[in-house]
Amino acid sequence: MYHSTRSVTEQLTAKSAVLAGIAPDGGLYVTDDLSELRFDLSDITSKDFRGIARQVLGRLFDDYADEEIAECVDAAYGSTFDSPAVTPLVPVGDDYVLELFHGPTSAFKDVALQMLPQLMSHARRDGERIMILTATSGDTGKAALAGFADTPGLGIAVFYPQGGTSDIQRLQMTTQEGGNVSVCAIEGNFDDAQSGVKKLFVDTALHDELADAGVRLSSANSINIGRLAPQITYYFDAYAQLLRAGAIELGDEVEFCVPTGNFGDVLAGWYARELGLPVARFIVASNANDVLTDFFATGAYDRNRPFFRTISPSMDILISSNLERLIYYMGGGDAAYVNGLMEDLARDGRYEVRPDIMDAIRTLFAAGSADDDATRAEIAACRDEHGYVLDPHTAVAVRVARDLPRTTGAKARIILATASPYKFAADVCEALDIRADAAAPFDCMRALEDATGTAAPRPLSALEGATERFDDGIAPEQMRAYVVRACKEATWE
Ligand SMILES: N[C@@H](CCOP(=O)(O)O)C(=O)O
Repeated sequence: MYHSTRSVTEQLTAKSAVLAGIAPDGGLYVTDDLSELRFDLSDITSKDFRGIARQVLGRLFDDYADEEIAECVDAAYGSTFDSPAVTPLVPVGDDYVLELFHGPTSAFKDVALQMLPQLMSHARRDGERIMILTATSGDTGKAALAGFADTPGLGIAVFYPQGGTSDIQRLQMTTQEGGNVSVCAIEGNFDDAQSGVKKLFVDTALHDELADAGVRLSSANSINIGRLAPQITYYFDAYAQLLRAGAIELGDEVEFCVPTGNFGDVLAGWYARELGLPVARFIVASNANDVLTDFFATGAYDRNRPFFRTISPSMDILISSNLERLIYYMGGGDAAYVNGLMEDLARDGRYEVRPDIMDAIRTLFAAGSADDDATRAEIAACRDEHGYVLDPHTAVAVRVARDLPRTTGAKARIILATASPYKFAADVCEALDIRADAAAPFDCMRALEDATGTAAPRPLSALEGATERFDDGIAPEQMRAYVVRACKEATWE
C-alpha cells in the first residue's frame, strides 16, 4: 500500500497512487518496508531489460496482475527504442556511460513515460477522464506528450519555462500532434511551473469543478510513483550488462553518478539499492543551480539563491521534489517530521535536516557541481580523450565524477547519460569549437553530424519545417484557467 510522505492516514493501492499522482496533502506517495521486496540478485540480473522491468513493476505495484504488467512492458518497450538493449551501457575511459536516450524523444524520460500511460490505462476505470499536468524544464514535457498523445481517457497539459529550454526541446513540444494535448509557456522558471502545478493538485474547488465534467488530475512528473518506479529498471539492467560483459562479478558493488534536477532519477537508483542492488555510492551531479550540492555539504536545503539559466536546462531547478521521499525513508518513515520540513520550505524557502539523518544520507551520497564553462570543457575533453560526444547534462555528471575518486569497494562507475547531444546541438557545437550558427538549430545539428560522424536521431532532424501548433504563453496565476480550458477542449476518446 502507498501513503503520503506527510501523513500515513490514507492508504492507497498502487493503481490508486499512480492515478492520483500526488497526495491531497501535497506529499508524495511512498510504500514502506522496501526490504521485504528485495530481489534475488542472481535471478533478476539474469533477465533482459524487459524481464527486469516486469519484475520491478510487478513487485512494487502488486495490485496489477502479471498479465497486465506484461502487456504494459510489451507496449512500452516492444519497438519504441532504437537500441535492442533499450538502455545500452558503453565503456568510456575507465567508466561506463548508461545511454538512456534511445527512446522516441531522445531523453531518459522515455523509459518511464512510455510506461506511465500503460500503467494509467490499466488503472483507469471505464469512462474516467484524467488530465495529466506536467511541468517541464525541457525533457519530461516532450516525453510525456509522446507517451500520452491520443491515449483514450487521458489528456495532457505541459507547462514549460518561456526561454528556459533549448530550441530543439521547445520545438519537440510545440509541434506535438494529438487531440488530447496542450502545451503552454510560463512566464517564469521551472520551479514556477512545478509550484503552479502542485497548487492545482491541492485546489479542492478546482477538483470539484472538474469532477462535474468527469475529469480528475494526475501528474507525469517524477512526483508520481508511476513515473519514478519504471526508472529503477535501468539500474538493475546496467548491473546485468556489466555482469554479462565480465566487468564485475555477482555481488560486487558499483557506483552511479547521476545528473540531477528534481532528484527523481537518482532516487530511482536508491530504490534499486533498497531492492537489493549492490551500490556503494551515488554521486549527485548539479549544474550552477547547486542547491543539492550545498544540501549534502551542510544539511540545509535553501532555495533562496539566484536561479541560473544554463546550457543544461533540464537541470535548472531549485526545488528538488523527490528529496522529500529520501528524507522520509532516511528519517525512519517519520511523516510528521517530513511535513514540518515541507512547511518550513513553503514558508521560508529553506529547511534543515537533523544531523543523524544527514549522517545516514552521507554514507550513501556524494555531491558536486559543474558550471557552464566546466561543462563545455568536459564536452571537449571527453571528445578529445575518448571520441565520445556528451550532451551538456551528461557532461555535468562526467565532470563531477572526474573530480571524485571512485569510492572504496566500487568495482565500476556508471554515469547516467540522460539525453542525446543533438537536443543541445548549438551548445555542443560551441563546446567542440564546431563552426555553426547558434541561432539555427538544424544547421548546428548538421554541423555536429559532419564533425563527429554520428547521426542525429530522426525524430529530432524531422522537426525542421514541422508546424508549431502551440504558441500560448501565460503567467503562473493563469494556469488554473488554462487547465479548465484544456479539459474542455481535449478529445477524450
Ligand atoms: N528535468 C525535468 C524536470 C522535471 O523532472 P521530473 O523528473 O520530475 O519530470 C525536465 O526535463 O522536464
